[in-house]
Amino acid sequence: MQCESSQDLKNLVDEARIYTKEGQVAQYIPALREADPDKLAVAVYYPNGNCYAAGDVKHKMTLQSISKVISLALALMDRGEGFVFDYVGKEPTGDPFNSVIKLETISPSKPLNPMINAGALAVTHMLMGSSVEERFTRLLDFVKELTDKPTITYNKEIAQSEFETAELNRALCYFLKQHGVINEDVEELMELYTKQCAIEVDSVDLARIGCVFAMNGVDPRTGKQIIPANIARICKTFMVTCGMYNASGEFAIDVGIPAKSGVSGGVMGAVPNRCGIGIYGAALDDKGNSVAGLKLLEMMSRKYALSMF
Ligand SMILES: NC(=O)CC[C@H](N)C(=O)O
Repeated sequence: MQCESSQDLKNLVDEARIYTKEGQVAQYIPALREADPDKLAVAVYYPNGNCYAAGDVKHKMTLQSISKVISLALALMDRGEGFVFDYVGKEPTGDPFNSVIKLETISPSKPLNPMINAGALAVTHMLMGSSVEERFTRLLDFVKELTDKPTITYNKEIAQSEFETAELNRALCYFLKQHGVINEDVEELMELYTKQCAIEVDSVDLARIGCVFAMNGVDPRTGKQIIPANIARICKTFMVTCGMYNASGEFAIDVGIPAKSGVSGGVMGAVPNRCGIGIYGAALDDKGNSVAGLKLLEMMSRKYALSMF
């Protein structure tokens, strides 16, 4: 069975909405504290262009950690698999997304995977272009292509707010620089990374990006191969093993689809060869995942038999 109406999704949103009360909006980026914890939205995007959505669908969110999948795809397209994985590993950590600990305890010091902040910073460092502006424009153009929406932009206030307060990410950068994983100016990398995290989308946009990954890199409207199939496959694999931070194992059992969350409360799902899913629910659990979003995905997985396993 598959979702065939927005009403179907609305029933699930109504049922999941009570769980927004169990979480808290992200506190450590000042501008994210303003988010409304009661909002909840879901969209499902099919490869034939059909899209169903319910809840606060027009509500915008910043990509935050969801951008890590997109920057990884672009870095792999820019640099190739061999280069990227010389600097970033392929293993889950079991630690929170912003943890420093493994950089110190593992030798040679190399971030364990591209979905934790240390790995994502190393990946953003690899994006090609002669300036921060050019590199960011390339990334933004890529998101515009994935969403098929030329008006996509970033939220300046949220980017600035994170840039001014991201001392832990700066610490990760200096660690990476000391160990030769990155070799650029830390402030420049932080500017690029915080703008990347602040790219703004709604749940339909997220579902469309998820759909491109689900369909092995092919654009649902034009049929164009936007991402090489092998790179889409690598990204989806990371989404399964590390996409929900240190809750990825539990999520694989309870939901069973490649997905990536962000501290804005977004979750992007890519159900292989079926559809993309976009969720927004700003109230987070203690690991930084959308509480009601996870419940909603669990319900959808059961109802539509989404689990890959
Ligand atoms: N988990 C997240 O969404 C983290 C993204 C956030 N911009 C950070 O680097 O801290």
